[in-house]
Amino acid sequence: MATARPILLVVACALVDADRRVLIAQRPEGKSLAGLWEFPGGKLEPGESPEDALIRELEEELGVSTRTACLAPLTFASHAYEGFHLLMPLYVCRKWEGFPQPREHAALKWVRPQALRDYPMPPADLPLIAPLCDLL
Ligand SMILES: Nc1nc2c([nH]c(=O)n2[C@@H]2O[C@H](COP(=O)(O)OP(=O)(O)OP(=O)(O)O)[C@@H](O)[C@H]2O)c(=O)[nH]1
Repeated sequence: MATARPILLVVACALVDADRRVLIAQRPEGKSLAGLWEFPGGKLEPGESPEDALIRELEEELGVSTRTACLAPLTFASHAYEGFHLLMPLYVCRKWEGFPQPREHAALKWVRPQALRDYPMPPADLPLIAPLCDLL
């Protein structure tokens, strides 16, 4: 049977540093899922490719610049929220310019993949942890 929920496409990125730690970002007060730790990213703007949207979001949210060749698709999240069904490709990026700053988040943290479960994340993100642990 068809679902009434519209699909929402959101692109997200795991920045990975030289110590194989992953950058997570805490959603700020006033937003849905406030206080939870997520991967930087966001919705596509009209006409954008997923990679272009992610490059823009990384610049807006963290002040770092990267390019399509540095974005490797890893896995995706598919999760039914109350008003929409989230489809969220997760890319891995190991090469960027700039030092990540929390421009739109409450805080940033570099975390070993095995420690991601210690940080409360949106329910859609939980299945993403195992592929990250396998990769890193
Ligand atoms: N960027 C990002 N979004 C995520 C993750 N996990 C997850 O469920 N989401 C959901 O995907 C949507 C991302 O939207 P967004 O980043 O463009 O905008 P937003 O936070 O202002 O969303 P909002 O309008 O629901 O508050 C939100 O509904 C958010 O809850 C994640 O790891 N990273």
